[in-house]
Amino acid sequence: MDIIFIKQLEVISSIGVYDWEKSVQQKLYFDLEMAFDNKPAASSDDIKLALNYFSVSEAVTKFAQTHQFELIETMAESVAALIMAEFAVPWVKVRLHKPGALPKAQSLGVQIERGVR
Ligand SMILES: Nc1nc2c(c(=O)[nH]1)N=C([C@H](O)[C@@H](O)CO)CN2
Repeated sequence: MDIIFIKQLEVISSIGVYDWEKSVQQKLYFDLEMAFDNKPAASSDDIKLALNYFSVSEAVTKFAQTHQFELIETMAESVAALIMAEFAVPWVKVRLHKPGALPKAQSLGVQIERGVR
């Protein structure tokens, strides 16, 4: 399988465990890796046969902007499920950064892999 990746997709979302976080918007960054067979798209030069990274980024952005979770684990899991269901992706790696969460750390986050590569 080939890989389509999207790095550092910035999304503003309402996410967090603490009360003060429920009424603010915080920055998240998604790194996404998606298994996909690129050969049909490459041999035909046809976007309809490709995993359209623009459509994926739009779907992830819209989802994260319109859903509120406490844990970044829940957001990562939900985004992985969304990508696999909507884009026929058999395997996905989601690395989710919440850069503002720890003032003394540059960033932190979770990384999950779902599906079969
Ligand atoms: N494993 C996790 N730990 C923590 C999370 C989380 O989502 N997963 N979230 C918080 C708070 O929301 C924090 O980000 C506020 O700065 C704490 N620990």
